[in-house]
Amino acid sequence: MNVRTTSLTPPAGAIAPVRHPDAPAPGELLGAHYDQCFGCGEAQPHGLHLATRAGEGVSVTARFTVKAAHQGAPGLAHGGVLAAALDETMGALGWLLRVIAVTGRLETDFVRPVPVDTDLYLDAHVVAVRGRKIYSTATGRIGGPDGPVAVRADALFIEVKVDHFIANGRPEEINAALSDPDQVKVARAFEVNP
Ligand SMILES: CCCCC/C=C\C/C=C\C/C=C\C/C=C\CCCC(=O)SCCNC(=O)CCNC(=O)[C@H](O)C(C)(C)COP(=O)(O)OP(=O)(O)OC[C@H]1O[C@@H](n2cnc3c(N)ncnc32)[C@H](O)[C@@H]1OP(=O)(O)O
Repeated sequence: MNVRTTSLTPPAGAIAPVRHPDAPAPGELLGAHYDQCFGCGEAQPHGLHLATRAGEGVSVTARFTVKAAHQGAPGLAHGGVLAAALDETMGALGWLLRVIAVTGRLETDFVRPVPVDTDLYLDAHVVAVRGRKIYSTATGRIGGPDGPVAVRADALFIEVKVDHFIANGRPEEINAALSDPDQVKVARAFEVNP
């Protein structure tokens, strides 16, 4: 029987997140964690090309423009694409904790339809941390950073080491990443003890 809790409410004993002293300064543009990433990779032709900035505390903001290639219904963004944008935004919080983490669970509320050509203004912050578990939340607004909420999500990220990718990724891409000094530098920026 699976006794794992699926709650995204931080459990007793969870603590407030701590911004790493070497975290990028508030307002600083965070680069891609991997140039082929569907969410943030500059070299990914099919990607969302999310541009994310460090915020105060353990928070980030991001901007994503919905393109025709992101449609689900005519003229409207696909829900899975919006969930990916929220997921990616929360994934970027690892830059501020200097922790590599992957999504374990993601819950999304779709509040308003999002038309093609819309700029989605995203923000995310870590709510609490317990051991390797990072509880985060994100919001996507339309019309401006203070516009109405169109989507929001809560997620549980689980801290992993670089070995997680080396053990599970397709060798072709892993070998290319390991021999790319820029990629190795990015992995180090995420880990306190690489
Ligand atoms: C040279 C190569 C370098 C490459 C790397 C370079 C840079 C990397 C930098 C950043 C990149 C990082 C991520 C990408 C960032 C953004 C993209 C957006 C994020 C994503 O899109 S990322 C993709 C989707 N994501 C996955 O691909 C995960 C698949 N999955 C697994 O790989 C395992 O499943 C894992 C690792 C999650 C856990 O496995 P595990 O064996 O390590 O740990 P375990 O199972 O023991 O869980 C420990 C505690 O978490 C609880 N827990 C776990 N899962 C839960 C769930 N679903 N719901 C509720 N609780 C859960 C347990 O209940 C336990 O809780 P407790 O400690 O209280 O018992």
